[in-house]
Amino acid sequence: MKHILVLHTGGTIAMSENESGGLTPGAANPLMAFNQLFKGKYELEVEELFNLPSPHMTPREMLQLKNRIMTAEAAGIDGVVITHGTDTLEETAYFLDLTLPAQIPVVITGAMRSSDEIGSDGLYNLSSALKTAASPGARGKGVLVVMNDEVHSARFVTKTHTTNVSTFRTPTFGPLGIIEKNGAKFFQELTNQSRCDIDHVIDHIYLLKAYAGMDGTLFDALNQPATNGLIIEGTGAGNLPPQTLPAIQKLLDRNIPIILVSRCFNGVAEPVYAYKGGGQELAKMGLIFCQGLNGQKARIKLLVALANGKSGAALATYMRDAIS
Ligand SMILES: NC(=O)C[C@H](N)C(=O)O
Repeated sequence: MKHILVLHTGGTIAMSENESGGLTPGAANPLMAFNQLFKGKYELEVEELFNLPSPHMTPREMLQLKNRIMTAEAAGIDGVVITHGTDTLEETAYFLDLTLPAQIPVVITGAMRSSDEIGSDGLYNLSSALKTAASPGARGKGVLVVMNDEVHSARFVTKTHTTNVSTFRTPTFGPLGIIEKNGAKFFQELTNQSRCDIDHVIDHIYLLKAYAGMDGTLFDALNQPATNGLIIEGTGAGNLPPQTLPAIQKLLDRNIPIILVSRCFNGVAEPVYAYKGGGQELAKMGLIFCQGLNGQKARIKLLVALANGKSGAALATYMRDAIS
């Protein structure tokens, strides 16, 4: 029987409705009442690491999770399941995917409906995540996100709907597999990604989204001694309104790494256009194009790169290379 560590961290999966109909975390995680359901299928070790709504998660808690998983793997656990709020689930999943050297399956799940709501998806998703963590095919695939009968890689999965249970999707590339009655079935594989170990996290890495008519105001506001890095979600293939360029140049002059991704839901950013503010000029200025990641994931990757001590050409190569 597989020995699986379940780490609860909070989110809607651990919440119930209060008297006025609002969703809140309670003193006890409602999933704890169902541990005996899995008796005879898996040997479970269950811990409530946090009980946080996921907008309260920070890279510090992500690092704590990573350290707990590494200790568990060293102690011989077969797989790990994490329950998490869905709002920032993709960030925690990608943080762990980048930093964990683990070969054991690490599977993250959550719920869109609280434990006491009609059609609650929490217990079902937990059961699917356990099936996946116990599947031999899940080994060595990096961190996996399991929700609504699909298995996604942490690298590209994103929350796409505010309420629908099929909210987690992998734009451009699609899911890695599906949940069947008896386990997870994989039908495609991502190219390998090197792991990058860190023992601390970095603050003051910002994320801005470009829009028609954007000027330098927000970039000027980030021109501060504490700023460590910036991600910009550019338009289309990776372009910016020309009025932003002087303020961006001031940040580059201070050696602040600036990473460019696309604000488009599908596709990758690449320096195609040669007009003012077009991708070719941005690349020449020194903005680093990051392929395939959305803004919030590129931010996690920059944080990991800087915490690992990367700078200059090594940082640029690491940030550019999201796919291989
Ligand atoms: N479905 C959820 O879990 C959403 C909730 N706001 C959270 O992320 O904690």
